[in-house]
Amino acid sequence: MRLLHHHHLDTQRVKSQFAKLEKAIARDDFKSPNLKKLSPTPYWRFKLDQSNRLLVQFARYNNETVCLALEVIHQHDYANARFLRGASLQWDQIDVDDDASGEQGDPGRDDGAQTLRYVHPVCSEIHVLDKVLSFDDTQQAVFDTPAPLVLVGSAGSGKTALTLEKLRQAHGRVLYVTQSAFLAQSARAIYFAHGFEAQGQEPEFLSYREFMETLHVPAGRELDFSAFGAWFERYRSAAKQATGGLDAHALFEEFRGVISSRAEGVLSRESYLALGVRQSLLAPAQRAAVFDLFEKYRSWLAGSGFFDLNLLAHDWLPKAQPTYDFMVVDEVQDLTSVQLALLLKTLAKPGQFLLCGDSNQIVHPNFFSWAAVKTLFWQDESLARSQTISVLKANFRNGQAVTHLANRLLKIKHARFGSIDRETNFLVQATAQASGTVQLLADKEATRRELNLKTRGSTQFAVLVLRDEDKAAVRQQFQTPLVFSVHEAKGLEYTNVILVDMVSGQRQAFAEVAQGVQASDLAGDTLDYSRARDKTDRSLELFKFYVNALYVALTRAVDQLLLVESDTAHPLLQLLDLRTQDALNLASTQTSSQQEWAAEARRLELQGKQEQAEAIRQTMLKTQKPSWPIWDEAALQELLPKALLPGQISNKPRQALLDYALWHGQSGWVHDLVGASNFEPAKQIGHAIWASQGKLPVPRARHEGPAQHLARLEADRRDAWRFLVKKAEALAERQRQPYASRGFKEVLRQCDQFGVDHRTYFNATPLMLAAECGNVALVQALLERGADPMTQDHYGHRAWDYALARFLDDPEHKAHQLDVLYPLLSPAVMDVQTDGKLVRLERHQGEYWLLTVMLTSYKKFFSQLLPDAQVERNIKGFCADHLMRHMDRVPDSVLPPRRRTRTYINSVLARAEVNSNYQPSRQLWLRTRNGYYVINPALQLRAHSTKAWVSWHEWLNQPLVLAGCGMRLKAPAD
Ligand SMILES: Nc1ncnc2c1ncn2[C@@H]1O[C@H](COP(=O)(O)OP(=O)(O)OP(=O)(O)O)[C@@H](O)[C@H]1O
Repeated sequence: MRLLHHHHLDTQRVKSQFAKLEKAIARDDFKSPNLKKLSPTPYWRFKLDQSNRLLVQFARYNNETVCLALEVIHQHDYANARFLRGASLQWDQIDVDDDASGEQGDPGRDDGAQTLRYVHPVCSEIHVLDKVLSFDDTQQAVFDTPAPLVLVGSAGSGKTALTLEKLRQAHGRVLYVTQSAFLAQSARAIYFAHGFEAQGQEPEFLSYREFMETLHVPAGRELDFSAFGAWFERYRSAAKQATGGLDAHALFEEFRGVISSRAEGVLSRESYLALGVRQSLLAPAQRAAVFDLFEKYRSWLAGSGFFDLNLLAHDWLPKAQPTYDFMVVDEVQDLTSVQLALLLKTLAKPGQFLLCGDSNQIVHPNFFSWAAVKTLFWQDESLARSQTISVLKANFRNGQAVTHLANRLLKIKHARFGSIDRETNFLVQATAQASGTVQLLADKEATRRELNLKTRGSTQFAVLVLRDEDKAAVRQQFQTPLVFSVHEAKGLEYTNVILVDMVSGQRQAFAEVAQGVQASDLAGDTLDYSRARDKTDRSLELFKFYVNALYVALTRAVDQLLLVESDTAHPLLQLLDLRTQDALNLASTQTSSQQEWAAEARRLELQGKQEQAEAIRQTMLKTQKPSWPIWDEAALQELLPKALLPGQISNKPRQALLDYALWHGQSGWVHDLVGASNFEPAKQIGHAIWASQGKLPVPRARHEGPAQHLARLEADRRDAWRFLVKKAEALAERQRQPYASRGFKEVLRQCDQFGVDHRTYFNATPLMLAAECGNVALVQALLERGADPMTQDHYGHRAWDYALARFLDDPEHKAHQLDVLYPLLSPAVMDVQTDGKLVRLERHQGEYWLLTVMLTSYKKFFSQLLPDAQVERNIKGFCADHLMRHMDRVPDSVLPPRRRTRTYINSVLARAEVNSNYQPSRQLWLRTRNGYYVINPALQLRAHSTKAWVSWHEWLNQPLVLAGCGMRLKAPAD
């Protein structure tokens, strides 16, 4: 069997043992090196010698099984193995039966073996991101080339994968930035996959807007095309006359991509009028009117509540400071020159960048060209000389049929408009073994009906249309919730894709694209470099959106592409060599389970596709309202007057309030109950609270000496405290019981009936309760069903806060499973705003841990239902000792030992303090006195970059916390 080894595999200390093992594997001998499966993980291990092991995995490629050597495990230290992080294995048991023949299994029949899309014929090195990758020669060459680097690659050529692997090699503060927040988020997930830990670097993953926010958070909302379109409506007829029919899309492109795109500044009227013919969408005669409109646009913008990210880049240039040691700009074709200039200005050392993109995928209005990108750093001659442009031509995503069609479209584009530039003048090479299919269907009522029936229930089929405004019509006949415009579909991939009237819906524009092109022009397997003949021809810029949109749309299909067109004889479809099929060639009706739909909704939500996720919930996951009361804030506010009404006959509302108080650990409600009524259970608890605080008078008995009296006082306090804990625990146990149990069928049944994130009695979701119980199996089952770990209760707490709060408050809770839950539930980043800037805290930073502990602990901050030492300390702010409680119990994978030391924690507390001079200045908390901190009063948080900022007071529901702890918020005048 062939042995491939991980790029980071370090066999230095076991050289000879490894060489011996290699020989054994080569002769398919798995027995003598004692191969053993580490169920339930997909990994296996070989014995290298008495105390060292090799962690491996098996994979299939074509008809071959290959062995992937991932990591050497020294001295049986499985618990700290990168690939096993978070696995629930009995570490000390793994090697116990080493000498017995044991359960060895057959690697050739390994069910967990993954399938590789490509394996280099000779090179045995592999890279592990989210998947195992074997680089082809071009990828390897790029991997070995130092920065600066410009990487051009077609859709699915592995640009993102390769740039992330390169990013891992860099040192210091490193940035991955791209236009789309989703892409940045998924790049982060790929980067940190399989427990990867960055050594010697601080990586940040930001969308372009988030990057701008790190310089300064702009006021208002980002202008999108629909807001621009609404503004344009006012001038539609004037614009039409003056510009010869330019539509809103083209005008947006002219504003952004021409008038305001340059790094040197927004064009003046004179310089705009003086542009050459191929530098603008408009003929010189029409430009004066467009510039008038641009000025109107700018003055409208000032008072509109919107900001234009591109115009803002000019204003933010002076704010940019040398910050990053290395930077990757992905999908660079979506950025204008000034945006790119702003990014590059934040490099600490010029030239430490990797830019990558594909100009065939431009579907956002701009005038991108690789030449313009180059001129940004061409100004520096030495840099210019060292500049290389690398091209990736292989496609690792699409089946052969789709790649063939995509290439045919590129040939048409080339024949019609000439080469865009030298860099993008190539066809794509398919690496996929699968052939895949492409079908053209006439758009008939019966076809749509059949197609709809067969695909509407499946998560594997997506319907794509050209523009947002086309979605409504398509939804009339296609009931799948997976309907996307091309803009939305960018970056997605589906096994099967249906394009509806993509070409016929824009008959005229696509006829222009096909104009003058003959089938004979499309022969050959290469593109020769040629410029358009007519230098005044701006048609590429005008029709670029259509042809690129079609290219993006069809390359979303991994396997099967279906084009439904009313004009099947359209010249472009003819040129694409598509012949109409008589009947739909699709096997039986495809359906996905509720679970698959729930998971798809979650996936889309993560990608910012809220609309489609919501549509899935409404159409596919119809759920009922739970039959029990849910004590959220609204219900509590309704309950309070009833429970605290002095003459209230029923004890029911009082009991409900008492339970609420015990569950949330808020003593104020208990005192309120005691003050309002004679409700015995509340009185007992109130009494115990005072007794536990030593606030009840306990007169000295006649026979008692002072020491005896003190001892009795102490014993009484302890008894009172035990009583409180018992009461609270009894209630909590009842609530948690179904979520703590291994048999959780009933919980899953309720999820089917009420939705996976339904609210339980105290307004927690099942995921929150499973996390609180450390029930990993249930957490995993809920996540598989699409449970959202970011859902908050009415104190701003998420599932991770539930797990952490229990860990911190209940040292008896040994099965907390924090190490397994951490990667599953804790938010990958925390977005915080201080001093007008976005501070993004990444999970591995010390600040992330401390701020999370503060946010998690705040609900019980002033509660007397906690040991009194804690209360006394906290009243002045979060005490450093309190923040460090149980540090010795925190698992290494959550916080490495070096980050758990008192010195380190104190240094983090000091550096992120409001008045610290440390750079980057994070200003997360304020020191109130020596060793005491409060959250920076001006700090704001947001759940996601699409969500609004809220102050931390609102996030944690401070008024309710204070009310529940018997405190009242001080009026500013107090
Ligand atoms: N050498 C390789 N072998 C196998 N699969 C690969 C290889 N390189 C990349 N891939 C896979 O191909 C797919 C496409 O890669 P990636 O998303 O990085 O491409 P891209 O060029 O960024 O695509 P797009 O521009 O369409 O977003 C991914 O699933 C990736 O894991």
